[in-house]
Amino acid sequence: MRAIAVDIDGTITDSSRKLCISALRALRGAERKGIPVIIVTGNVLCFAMAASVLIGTSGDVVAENGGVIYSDGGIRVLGDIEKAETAYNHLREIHPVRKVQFSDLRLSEVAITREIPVQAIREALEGFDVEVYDTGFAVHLTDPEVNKGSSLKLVAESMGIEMSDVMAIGDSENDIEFLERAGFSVAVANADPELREMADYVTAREYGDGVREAIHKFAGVDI
Ligand SMILES: O=C(O)COP(=O)(O)O
Ligand SMILES: [Mg+2]
Repeated sequence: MRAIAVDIDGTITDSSRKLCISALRALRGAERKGIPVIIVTGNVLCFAMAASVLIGTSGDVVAENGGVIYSDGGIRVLGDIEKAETAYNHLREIHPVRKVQFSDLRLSEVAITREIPVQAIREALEGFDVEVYDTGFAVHLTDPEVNKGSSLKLVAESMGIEMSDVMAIGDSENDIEFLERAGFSVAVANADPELREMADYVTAREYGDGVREAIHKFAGVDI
Protein backbone atom coordinates (compact mmCIF):
# COMPACT_ATOMS: atom_id res chain seq x y z
CA MET A 1 0.00 0.00 0.00
CA ARG A 2 1.38 3.39 -1.00
CA ALA A 3 -1.32 5.79 0.24
CA ILE A 4 -4.29 5.99 2.57
CA ALA A 5 -7.36 7.91 1.40
CA VAL A 6 -9.71 8.80 4.19
CA ASP A 7 -13.14 10.39 4.55
CA ILE A 8 -13.68 12.98 7.31
CA ASP A 9 -17.17 12.96 8.83
CA GLY A 10 -18.23 9.74 10.51
CA THR A 11 -14.86 8.17 9.71
CA ILE A 12 -12.12 10.16 11.44
CA THR A 13 -14.71 12.18 13.37
CA ASP A 14 -17.39 10.88 15.71
CA SER A 15 -21.16 11.30 15.40
CA SER A 16 -20.88 14.93 16.53
CA ARG A 17 -18.09 15.71 14.04
CA LYS A 18 -15.34 15.87 16.64
CA LEU A 19 -11.96 14.57 15.48
CA CYS A 20 -11.12 11.20 17.07
CA ILE A 21 -7.70 11.23 18.72
CA SER A 22 -7.24 7.56 17.75
CA ALA A 23 -7.57 8.45 14.06
CA LEU A 24 -5.30 11.46 14.42
CA ARG A 25 -2.56 9.32 15.93
CA ALA A 26 -2.96 6.59 13.32
CA LEU A 27 -2.86 9.04 10.39
CA ARG A 28 0.24 10.72 11.78
CA GLY A 29 1.79 7.27 12.29
CA ALA A 30 1.15 6.43 8.62
CA GLU A 31 2.72 9.71 7.53
CA ARG A 32 5.76 9.03 9.72
CA LYS A 33 6.09 5.70 7.97
CA GLY A 34 6.15 7.44 4.59
CA ILE A 35 2.57 6.59 3.64
CA PRO A 36 0.85 9.81 2.49
CA VAL A 37 -2.71 10.43 3.63
CA ILE A 38 -5.21 11.86 1.12
CA ILE A 39 -8.34 13.50 2.55
CA VAL A 40 -11.48 12.73 0.50
CA THR A 41 -14.54 14.55 1.80
CA GLY A 42 -17.90 16.14 1.08
CA ASN A 43 -16.84 19.22 3.02
CA VAL A 44 -15.77 22.48 1.35
CA LEU A 45 -12.15 22.73 0.28
CA CYS A 46 -10.99 25.27 2.88
CA PHE A 47 -12.39 23.08 5.68
CA ALA A 48 -10.64 20.04 4.20
CA MET A 49 -7.38 21.98 3.80
CA ALA A 50 -7.52 23.12 7.41
CA ALA A 51 -8.09 19.52 8.48
CA SER A 52 -5.13 18.44 6.35
CA VAL A 53 -2.82 21.03 7.92
CA LEU A 54 -3.94 20.37 11.50
CA ILE A 55 -3.77 16.59 11.18
CA GLY A 56 -0.54 16.78 9.20
CA THR A 57 -1.47 14.94 6.00
CA SER A 58 0.90 15.31 3.04
CA GLY A 59 -1.36 14.01 0.27
CA ASP A 60 -3.51 16.14 -1.97
CA VAL A 61 -7.16 16.77 -1.10
CA VAL A 62 -10.55 15.89 -2.60
CA ALA A 63 -13.46 18.10 -1.41
CA GLU A 64 -17.18 18.56 -2.20
CA ASN A 65 -17.61 14.85 -3.06
CA GLY A 66 -15.09 15.14 -5.87
CA GLY A 67 -16.33 18.47 -7.22
CA VAL A 68 -13.19 20.29 -6.09
CA ILE A 69 -9.61 19.06 -5.75
CA TYR A 70 -6.40 20.53 -4.43
CA SER A 71 -3.70 18.92 -6.52
CA ASP A 72 -0.22 19.92 -7.71
CA GLY A 73 -0.43 23.08 -5.62
CA GLY A 74 -3.60 24.37 -7.31
CA ILE A 75 -7.37 24.29 -6.91
CA ARG A 76 -9.50 22.69 -9.62
CA VAL A 77 -13.29 22.90 -9.76
CA LEU A 78 -14.58 19.80 -11.55
CA GLY A 79 -18.29 19.82 -10.73
CA ASP A 80 -20.87 22.14 -12.29
CA ILE A 81 -22.63 24.05 -9.50
CA GLU A 82 -25.31 25.26 -11.93
CA LYS A 83 -26.78 21.75 -12.00
CA ALA A 84 -27.03 21.72 -8.21
CA GLU A 85 -28.43 25.25 -7.99
CA THR A 86 -31.10 24.45 -10.60
CA ALA A 87 -32.16 21.39 -8.60
CA TYR A 88 -32.04 23.32 -5.32
CA ASN A 89 -34.22 26.14 -6.69
CA HIS A 90 -36.82 23.58 -7.71
CA LEU A 91 -36.61 21.84 -4.34
CA ARG A 92 -37.17 25.11 -2.49
CA GLU A 93 -40.55 25.48 -4.14
CA ILE A 94 -41.66 22.13 -2.73
CA HIS A 95 -39.88 21.74 0.62
CA PRO A 96 -38.57 24.23 3.23
CA VAL A 97 -34.91 23.28 2.62
CA ARG A 98 -31.88 25.13 4.00
CA LYS A 99 -28.27 25.09 2.94
CA VAL A 100 -25.64 23.98 5.48
CA GLN A 101 -23.09 26.34 7.05
CA PHE A 102 -20.27 27.65 4.85
CA SER A 103 -22.43 27.17 1.76
CA ASP A 104 -21.18 30.44 0.31
CA LEU A 105 -17.82 28.72 0.03
CA ARG A 106 -19.14 25.80 -2.05
CA LEU A 107 -17.82 25.84 -5.60
CA SER A 108 -19.35 22.77 -7.22
CA GLU A 109 -22.39 21.44 -5.35
CA VAL A 110 -25.16 22.34 -2.91
CA ALA A 111 -25.41 20.78 0.56
CA ILE A 112 -28.60 21.03 2.59
CA THR A 113 -29.52 20.20 6.16
CA ARG A 114 -31.16 16.83 6.89
CA GLU A 115 -34.55 18.15 8.05
CA ILE A 116 -36.45 16.75 5.05
CA PRO A 117 -36.33 12.95 4.51
CA VAL A 118 -33.88 12.15 1.73
CA GLN A 119 -36.47 10.00 -0.03
CA ALA A 120 -38.72 13.05 -0.44
CA ILE A 121 -35.78 15.00 -1.85
CA ARG A 122 -34.98 12.22 -4.31
CA GLU A 123 -38.60 12.10 -5.45
CA ALA A 124 -38.77 15.88 -5.88
CA LEU A 125 -35.57 15.87 -7.94
CA GLU A 126 -36.40 13.02 -10.28
CA GLY A 127 -35.28 14.01 -13.78
CA PHE A 128 -32.79 16.61 -12.52
CA ASP A 129 -29.13 16.17 -13.43
CA VAL A 130 -27.83 15.72 -9.88
CA GLU A 131 -26.69 12.88 -7.65
CA VAL A 132 -28.30 12.99 -4.20
CA TYR A 133 -26.10 11.78 -1.34
CA ASP A 134 -27.20 11.47 2.27
CA THR A 135 -23.98 11.40 4.27
CA GLY A 136 -25.65 11.25 7.67
CA PHE A 137 -24.47 14.83 8.21
CA ALA A 138 -25.98 16.62 5.19
CA VAL A 139 -27.75 15.94 1.91
CA HIS A 140 -25.60 16.82 -1.09
CA LEU A 141 -26.76 17.68 -4.62
CA THR A 142 -23.72 16.85 -6.72
CA ASP A 143 -22.90 16.94 -10.42
CA PRO A 144 -23.12 13.25 -11.49
CA GLU A 145 -20.06 13.76 -13.70
CA VAL A 146 -17.86 13.80 -10.58
CA ASN A 147 -17.58 11.72 -7.43
CA LYS A 148 -15.02 10.99 -4.72
CA GLY A 149 -13.68 8.01 -6.69
CA SER A 150 -13.04 9.75 -10.00
CA SER A 151 -11.42 12.71 -8.28
CA LEU A 152 -9.27 10.55 -6.02
CA LYS A 153 -7.97 8.87 -9.17
CA LEU A 154 -6.88 12.26 -10.58
CA VAL A 155 -5.20 13.21 -7.33
CA ALA A 156 -3.47 9.84 -6.93
CA GLU A 157 -2.21 9.96 -10.54
CA SER A 158 -0.69 13.37 -9.96
CA MET A 159 1.03 11.99 -6.84
CA GLY A 160 2.40 9.10 -8.95
CA ILE A 161 0.32 6.51 -7.08
CA GLU A 162 -1.81 3.78 -8.67
CA MET A 163 -5.36 3.36 -7.35
CA SER A 164 -4.52 -0.31 -6.76
CA ASP A 165 -1.99 0.90 -4.15
CA VAL A 166 -4.53 3.00 -2.23
CA MET A 167 -6.43 1.93 0.88
CA ALA A 168 -9.71 3.87 1.13
CA ILE A 169 -11.65 4.27 4.39
CA GLY A 170 -15.19 5.65 4.64
CA ASP A 171 -18.57 5.54 6.37
CA SER A 172 -21.44 6.50 4.11
CA GLU A 173 -23.10 6.43 0.70
CA ASN A 174 -20.99 9.27 -0.71
CA ASP A 175 -18.02 6.93 -0.22
CA ILE A 176 -19.30 4.09 -2.43
CA GLU A 177 -17.55 5.15 -5.68
CA PHE A 178 -14.49 6.07 -3.66
CA LEU A 179 -14.21 2.64 -2.03
CA GLU A 180 -15.04 0.89 -5.31
CA ARG A 181 -12.09 2.49 -7.09
CA ALA A 182 -9.43 1.87 -4.44
CA GLY A 183 -7.23 -1.22 -4.36
CA PHE A 184 -8.36 -2.02 -0.83
CA SER A 185 -11.51 -0.69 0.82
CA VAL A 186 -12.44 -0.34 4.46
CA ALA A 187 -15.78 0.60 6.02
CA VAL A 188 -15.79 1.61 9.67
CA ALA A 189 -18.21 -0.33 11.90
CA ASN A 190 -20.69 2.56 12.03
CA ALA A 191 -20.86 2.77 8.20
CA ASP A 192 -24.04 2.52 6.12
CA PRO A 193 -25.05 -1.13 5.49
CA GLU A 194 -24.47 -0.68 1.74
CA LEU A 195 -20.89 0.44 2.30
CA ARG A 196 -20.20 -2.37 4.78
CA GLU A 197 -21.57 -4.80 2.22
CA MET A 198 -19.20 -3.73 -0.56
CA ALA A 199 -16.03 -3.04 1.47
CA ASP A 200 -13.11 -5.50 1.52
CA TYR A 201 -12.90 -5.11 5.29
CA VAL A 202 -15.29 -3.84 7.94
CA THR A 203 -13.65 -2.73 11.16
CA ALA A 204 -14.76 -4.13 14.50
CA ARG A 205 -14.61 -0.65 16.00
CA GLU A 206 -16.46 2.54 15.15
CA TYR A 207 -15.30 5.93 13.84
CA GLY A 208 -11.65 6.83 14.54
CA ASP A 209 -11.05 3.64 16.48
CA GLY A 210 -11.96 1.74 13.30
CA VAL A 211 -9.53 3.89 11.30
CA ARG A 212 -6.78 3.11 13.80
CA GLU A 213 -7.64 -0.59 13.60
CA ALA A 214 -7.39 -0.65 9.77
CA ILE A 215 -4.17 1.37 9.65
CA HIS A 216 -2.59 -0.88 12.27
CA LYS A 217 -3.74 -4.07 10.56
CA PHE A 218 -3.09 -3.22 6.93
CA ALA A 219 -0.41 -0.52 6.96
CA GLY A 220 1.56 -2.01 9.83
CA VAL A 221 1.52 1.21 11.80
CA ASP A 222 2.12 0.68 15.51
CA ILE A 223 -0.04 3.01 17.51
O1 LIG B 1 -20.00 16.82 4.12
C1 LIG B 1 -20.64 15.84 4.56
O2 LIG B 1 -21.88 15.81 4.59
C2 LIG B 1 -19.92 14.62 5.00
O3 LIG B 1 -18.54 14.79 4.87
P1 LIG B 1 -17.60 13.52 4.64
O4 LIG B 1 -17.66 13.20 3.19
O5 LIG B 1 -16.25 13.98 5.10
O6 LIG B 1 -18.14 12.43 5.50
MG1 LIG C 1 -18.34 10.48 5.95
